[in-house]
Amino acid sequence: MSEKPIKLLLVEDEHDFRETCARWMQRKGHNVTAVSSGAEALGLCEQEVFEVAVFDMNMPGMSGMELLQRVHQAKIEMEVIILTGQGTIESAVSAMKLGACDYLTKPCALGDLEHHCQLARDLGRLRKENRQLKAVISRDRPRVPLIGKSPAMSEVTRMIEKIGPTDKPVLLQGESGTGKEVIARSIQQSSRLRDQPFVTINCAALPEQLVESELFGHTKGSFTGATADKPGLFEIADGGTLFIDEVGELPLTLQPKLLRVLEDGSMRRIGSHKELHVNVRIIAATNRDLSIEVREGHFREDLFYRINVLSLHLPPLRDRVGDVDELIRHYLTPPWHIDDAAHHALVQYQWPGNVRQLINVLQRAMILADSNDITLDDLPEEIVTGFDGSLPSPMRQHAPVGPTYAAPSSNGHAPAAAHPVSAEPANVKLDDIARAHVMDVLAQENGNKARTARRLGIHRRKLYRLLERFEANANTEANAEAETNHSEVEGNTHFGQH
Ligand SMILES: Nc1ncnc2c1ncn2[C@@H]1O[C@H](COP(=O)(O)OP(=O)(O)OP(=O)(O)O)[C@@H](O)[C@H]1O
Repeated sequence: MSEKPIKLLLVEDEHDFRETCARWMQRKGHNVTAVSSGAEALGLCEQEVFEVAVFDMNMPGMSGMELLQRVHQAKIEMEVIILTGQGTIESAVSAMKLGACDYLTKPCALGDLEHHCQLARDLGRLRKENRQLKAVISRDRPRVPLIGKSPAMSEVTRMIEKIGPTDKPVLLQGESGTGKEVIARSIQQSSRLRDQPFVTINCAALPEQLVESELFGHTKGSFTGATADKPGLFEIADGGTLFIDEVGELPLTLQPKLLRVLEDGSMRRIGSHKELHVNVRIIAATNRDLSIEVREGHFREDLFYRINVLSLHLPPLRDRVGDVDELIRHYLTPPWHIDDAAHHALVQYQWPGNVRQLINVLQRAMILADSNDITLDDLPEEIVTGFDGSLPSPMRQHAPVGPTYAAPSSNGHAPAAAHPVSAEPANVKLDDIARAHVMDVLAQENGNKARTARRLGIHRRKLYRLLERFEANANTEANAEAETNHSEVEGNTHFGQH
């Protein structure tokens, strides 16, 4: 059990008992506030956060049970222990139904009271952790391995190892699609907060008021549509990491609030006077030059210095020698092949949309390819147009010979040899994404194949071929699954007979 002091609220009308309990718990090192009525307790709960509260059941005015109800209605988060001189099973059951976590009868030994308060505090922490995990799981994306061994990316990896363990705020700068979120997750993974929540928000994707309520939370009725109290992402990320994407888009009016949390961890929900304290590591990202934003008055200078304690600049993909090749190998796994000409066109391209654009181009090519071989025909025009047709010399020597020879493509580019890609397993099956995308557009077009083909930018014949391929693959998978089930059933029967 943890030995940390408990932030405790004691509500007891009997003066002597209240004072004895409070003194005893304080001597044990706990942080105790003792009051004599439910009304006082409710007022305090509006201002302060308590981990555990002990309510006497029988008090003049508001009883302990009524106070429990009011606390519950106001959605005040704390663990409540009910204390009574006339303990009956019925009252214990009603107290638990109203949300009390424990029930003690008077007289009770002070040591017991402390023990029960500690259990309640631990339970509260577990509940909070559970809420945080749920929030994180629902927002979490599958972890993406960091691909790229170019000198530029090796330097980034070296910096992640240095920056990760410090717990200091980090500012990630780089063009869109360079992998700022992937890097933020890698930093979190290399920090001591790796098992704590990783929560993300994209400031550019939300209107101003929503950004504020997402980040700081709100109380019921604080604005139209605020139908219940809601914790903000800072509370959800408490003890962990908050990734603020597109921080340059954070409205000027909200910037002082962010600065305050960064300075001393204090914040308030919208519509609340209650001061909360959080301990959150901030990783912010931007594709703007924030120093220019500061000069132009769009971003506060003091906030810029606060979030820019450690900064990391992510190089664009065109400056990462060898990374395009490695990304292709990672995302295109057998049975997929890419021929040398298409491969080289991808390597030569400048990638204004960086890694995100490359992944999209590969996904598109897999939809368009007639077979499992990707050729120049399957690449977008801007990539093919810019390609000078030259192959690196080893490829030029080998392209026209042997069983991998492919006829010159219809657009007159260099002959292409099938270029087997690495057998390294990828986490993402691009063919599944392609199938899902085509089926999605088909459903949106109510099964109309002509319109679907037009929206996909492919010929109708091509769409028919794709659908046939998906169906054939699905049948193969279904057969394989049926076989597995069949043998499992057989296995079970066999097992049952013994
Ligand atoms: N080094 C990398 N290895 C593997 N995948 C990567 C890498 N960098 C980026 N990606 C992938 O590229 C896509 C874009 O990455 P991410 O969202 O992290 O970029 P970003 O810089 O945050 O973009 P934006 O500024 O538009 O928010 C994602 O699908 C991500 O998984």
